[in-house]
Amino acid sequence: MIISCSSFDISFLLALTIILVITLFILKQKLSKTAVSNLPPGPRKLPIIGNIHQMAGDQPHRRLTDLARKHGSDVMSLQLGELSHIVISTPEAAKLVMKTHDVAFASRPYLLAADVLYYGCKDIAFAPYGDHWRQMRKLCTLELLSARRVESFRRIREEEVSNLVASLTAAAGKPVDLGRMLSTVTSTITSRAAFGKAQELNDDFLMVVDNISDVLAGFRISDLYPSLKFLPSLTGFKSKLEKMRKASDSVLDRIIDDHKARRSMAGSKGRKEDLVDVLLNLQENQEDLGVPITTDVIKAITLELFIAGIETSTTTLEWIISEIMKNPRVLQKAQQEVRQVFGDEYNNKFGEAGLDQLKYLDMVIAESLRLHPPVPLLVPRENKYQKPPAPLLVPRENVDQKVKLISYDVPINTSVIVNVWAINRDPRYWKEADRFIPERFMDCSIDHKGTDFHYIPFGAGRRMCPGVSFGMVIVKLILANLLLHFDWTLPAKQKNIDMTECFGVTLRRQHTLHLIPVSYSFVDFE
Ligand code: HEM
Repeated sequence: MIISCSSFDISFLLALTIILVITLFILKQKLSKTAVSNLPPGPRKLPIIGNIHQMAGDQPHRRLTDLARKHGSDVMSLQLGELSHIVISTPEAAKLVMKTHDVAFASRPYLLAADVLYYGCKDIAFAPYGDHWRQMRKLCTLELLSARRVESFRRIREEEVSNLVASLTAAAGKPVDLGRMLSTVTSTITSRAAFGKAQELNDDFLMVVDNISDVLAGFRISDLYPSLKFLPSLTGFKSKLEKMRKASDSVLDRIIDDHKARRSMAGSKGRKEDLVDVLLNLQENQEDLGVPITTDVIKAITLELFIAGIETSTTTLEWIISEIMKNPRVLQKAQQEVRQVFGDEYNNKFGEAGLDQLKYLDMVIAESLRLHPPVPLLVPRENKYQKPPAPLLVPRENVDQKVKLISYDVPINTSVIVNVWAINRDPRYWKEADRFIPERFMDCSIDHKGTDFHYIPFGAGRRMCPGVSFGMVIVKLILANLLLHFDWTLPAKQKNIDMTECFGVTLRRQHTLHLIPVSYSFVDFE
């Protein structure tokens, strides 16, 4: 075989090799730097916990918790690539970041993936603190995820949960992949609420969405070395992102076109609105809005709410079921409550009426969220003083103000990671902190509003999760139905439930959750 190679090919290959060698050399130099050199002058230096190599474990939330407890530190410094971070590990320090200095830490660090996939960060979660974020967050609270809107999706939830019960009934007596079934039901509910019953939401689109959540889950090497601007192109990451955006974009365009066509048809009035409709309404009547709602904004927001709702709710459900399977006393008590409340209303068995009466179930959910917060290291917040601030974002008198946490000066160019996992298990606030004891929430005022800083599974402050009510009603309705209609056993060869965690988009179970549903007969229940 003859291989022909032109002089152009050779010089191209040579150039590529030289660029690669230089890149590797620069990276090596940067990686070998410790965090020490970047520490700011200040009254007290932050305890340094290391650099990117030390974070590279698969359980960073546990590793960071161990380090904080070992050094007795509520605030630690961490160098990831070129970026300085601080890690917050106690409720007191979290309160300072998310309440006392909430405005200062209200932005998010730049993430290339969010920039490309969300049309220049036109979403909510990755939008920098500013006019766009403020307006969209307000619309999210008042329009998209308000109590009234969440209630308007009730029929969707009840229908889909009833389908889940039917599938489980058909499979009763045999092991089922419950994790996969939960993921399907939460994604169907969320997609119907966001996009309506769209034909385009096929498996290909769901795979793109999966990949999108993956790349949004954390920093890539190129995010950690922003000065090496050529890295995303050189590693092929940018073109990968662009391909993903093209794929999601064409589906979202078709969904929006379909909605517009349907809205212009006679008789469309009275049709139940989904989130795309709500955003199109706002777009049509946006005279009062400061920042225009473009089609890109509609696509970014609906895609984000779709993605945000699925992983978090599925993960929450998987952990609750794992914990109650490990604690038969809790399982029995929760089941008894659900059957007492819903047993009489057999005809309304899939409905949400009655959910409010399930007080013990609330405690079970709260306790599981304490031990297994789906987002254990809060989406990093950015010290907004790190760049020359735009005058609009910063109250003038604060421009030169440094942020002081406890007795540490937090330097400019610092991102803050809040270790929710450590905080929710702080032994100073929680007796037998690692044990699953739902009763600890009995007669206690702690809620999911982020007001008690030793319990923050949904975050707190300005950037707190706006999807709490939507997520919680999905979780509670599904859980109540699983307990109402079925008893649950482990597959024959399985002795117990493995609780190993897997750190990814959310903190999920490492192993799939296989269980056997046994249909429950209401006639026998007294
Ligand atoms: C059990 C379910 C859920 C949990 C545990 C959860 C948790 C969280 C957490 C911890 C944050 C970061 C808060 C912070 O930085 O202080 C967050 C942000 C967010 N969540 Fe959720 N979430 C859940 C469900 C949902 C749902 C159902 C939606 C929407 C459909 C949603 C939409 C969002 C959005 C848009 C943000 C970004 C807020 C911002 O940056 O202003 N979440 N969530």
